[in-house]
Amino acid sequence: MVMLEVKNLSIQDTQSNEVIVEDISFKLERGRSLGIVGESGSGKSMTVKGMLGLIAPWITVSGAAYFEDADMLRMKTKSIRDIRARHISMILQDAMSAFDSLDTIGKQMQETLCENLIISRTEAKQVSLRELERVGIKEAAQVLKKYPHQLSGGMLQRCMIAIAAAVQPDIIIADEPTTALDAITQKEVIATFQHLQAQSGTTFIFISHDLGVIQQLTEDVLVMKDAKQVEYGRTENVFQHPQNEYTKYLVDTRIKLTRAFEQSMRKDSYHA
Ligand SMILES: Nc1ncnc2c1ncn2[C@@H]1O[C@H](COP(=O)(O)OP(=O)(O)OP(=O)(O)O)[C@@H](O)[C@H]1O
Repeated sequence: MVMLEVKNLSIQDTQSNEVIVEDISFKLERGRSLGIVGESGSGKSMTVKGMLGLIAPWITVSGAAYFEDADMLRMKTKSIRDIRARHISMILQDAMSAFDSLDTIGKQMQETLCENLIISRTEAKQVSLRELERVGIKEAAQVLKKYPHQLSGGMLQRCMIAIAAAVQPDIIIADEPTTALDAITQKEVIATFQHLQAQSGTTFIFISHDLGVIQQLTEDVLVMKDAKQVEYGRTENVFQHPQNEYTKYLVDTRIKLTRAFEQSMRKDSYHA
């Protein structure tokens, strides 16, 4: 069943006349994961923000974005807010700035869950504990008492994933979920997403400039360059047989980087 269908989505800044996104189309079936990949500024984040109405008033969005059968671009403010609160959760790029530094993680999780799930504070605390455990946090009760600056980037990112998953949305969108993390923590966060994918059957959109992340987490991929989609298809096919010059460049660069990394590891082990 198709959960989300975006048709000819275009986004323009009416103040500068800049075309931010041009003619993007994709379909996402329930339980599948889509990757949106491309260089910084290519329009990846704005594609999903435009679809969810998270844009400034001077930005115009045209085309259609159907969630189930309803076009989100033509919804009233209350309905699109309801979609964002219950059906499509977004995990933002920078976990640290997404939390308020003056409140504990527990208080912030409880507030979000009380508001979005319409449950009591006691229930929200139970859900918070359960969800933190579900994303692999063992000392969940301790983590709830901490302030954001007392936790590592990886831990905060997992708290964000836990909040997004707690609402049990139909779709989770994760915008550059591993970019701010070191390599080891990136691996852990990817494993957390893989666990959630296997366990919950949630539909995901992962936005990343990192092909490795997209390869590990998605079945379908949309490649963007300069506001346009240059390639779209099964992740395996796109990366094994890229048709577009830009996708070929991305894949080649990744292969070269991986080889250079492997060589440097071999050198290190030789010297050790
Ligand atoms: N709030 C905004 N208002 C107006 N223009 C914006 C806004 N946010 C981004 N843009 C413009 O839209 C274009 C695409 O930005 P977007 O954030 O979607 O890129 P991206 O591919 O997600 O890259 P990054 O990973 O660096 O965020 C950029 O040229 C930027 O100038």
